[in-house]
Amino acid sequence: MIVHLGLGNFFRAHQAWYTAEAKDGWGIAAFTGRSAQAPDPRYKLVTRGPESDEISWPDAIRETHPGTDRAAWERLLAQRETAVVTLTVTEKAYAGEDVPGRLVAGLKARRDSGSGPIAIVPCDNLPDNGAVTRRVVTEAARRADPALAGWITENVSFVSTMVDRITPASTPPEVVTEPYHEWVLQGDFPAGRPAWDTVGARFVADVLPHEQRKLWLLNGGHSLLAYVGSARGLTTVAEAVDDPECRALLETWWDEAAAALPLPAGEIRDYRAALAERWENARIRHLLAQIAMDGSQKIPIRVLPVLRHARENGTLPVGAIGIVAAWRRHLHGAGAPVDDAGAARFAAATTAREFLGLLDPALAADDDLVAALDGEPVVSSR
Ligand SMILES: NC(=O)c1ccc[n+]([C@@H]2O[C@H](COP(=O)([O-])OP(=O)(O)OC[C@H]3O[C@@H](n4cnc5c(N)ncnc54)[C@H](O)[C@@H]3O)[C@@H](O)[C@H]2O)c1
Ligand SMILES: O=P(O)(O)OC[C@@H](O)[C@@H](O)[C@H](O)[C@H](O)CO
Repeated sequence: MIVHLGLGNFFRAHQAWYTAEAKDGWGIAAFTGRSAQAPDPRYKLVTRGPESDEISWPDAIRETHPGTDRAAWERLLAQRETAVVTLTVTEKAYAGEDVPGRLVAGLKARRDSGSGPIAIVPCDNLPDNGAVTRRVVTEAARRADPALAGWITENVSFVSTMVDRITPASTPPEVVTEPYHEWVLQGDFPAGRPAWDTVGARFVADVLPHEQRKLWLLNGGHSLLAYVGSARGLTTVAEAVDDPECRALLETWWDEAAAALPLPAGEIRDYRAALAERWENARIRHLLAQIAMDGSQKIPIRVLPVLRHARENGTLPVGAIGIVAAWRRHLHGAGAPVDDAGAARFAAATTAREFLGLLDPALAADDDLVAALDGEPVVSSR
């Protein structure tokens, strides 16, 4: 049995789909992140290719629970049959107290029941998400019960993952996703796991280069299209990738990201080509406004590593600076509406140096970078 937290569309199209396709008897008990209503476990998955749709009804979700049902959460984590906990709770949840607190309560129930080791598998777009989860859970446990923190260190495997399948928001019970899917995992499953590898998941010793490839080229590219494209009056990823100004900046950004990636050039070239093709699928209506949300959580992860790499090598990366500048203009009203609980302090920064200082003091001390951000032209409207 798997227990999942954060019953959203991506989970339905990715982890629940892999588990159903593995066809080896594993089922999922899924909890909503915040909603007090447990949705129907059944859903229709529409796999939307550039020409046609394929319909399926993945059946791995056996039961659903409201996230407010803490008794069911603790009961399920305490059961020996529960071997894996997966998470899709958005990036910002790892910086809060609620999700770590719920995991600590569930792990306490497991320790007290004597059901033994377990794997926790975060599936959000964060680099080294297993290590991040280990840190926030262990710190929360230490505050509540130091002995529990020790038990977690001994008994809980935090798996790091790269997850990929573009799944825009849609109306339940229909989930629309793309044909492409990728899952790369690093870590142990001490109580077993589904045979996800039989459906294409890859288990590797080092997930980092896969995460960087996906986070920088795909998610960084997405953020570029979201801020630059929406400021140019565009609504979807397919429209933005087809827009010459967005596309030119995207190719520049991809060159900068490629220079920082520890991967063979051919692999990066193939991934870029596949990515452009995925985004050009106009039958997938992925809204730029959805991607623009929570920039304060996403920009530091998706863009800054490439920016730092370029500065360490003495170059001024026009693509990375262009994304930061477009996000800054977004915070001042350009394009998609701002939906980001962490935005206020960035919006209040009056100078480029102050703005960069909120991202990273070292960047704010870089005079050439400050001047470049100051000199960024306002995005031209079409
Ligand atoms: N949609 C995609 O294409 C995609 C692809 C790869 C990874 N992801 C990852 O999956 C996450 C969810 O994407 P989605 O499309 O399923 O979104 P969604 O809005 O359909 O689902 C998000 C889920 O997270 C829960 N959640 C949100 N904030 C939370 C919080 N503070 N605490 C606990 N739970 C919280 C929600 O209740 C909901 O269950 C993304 O943030 C991203 O990290 C999404
Ligand atoms: O889901 P988010 O909010 O982290 O980011 C928005 C998109 O960049 C993202 O959902 C991608 O579509 C996804 O990561 C593709 O696998």
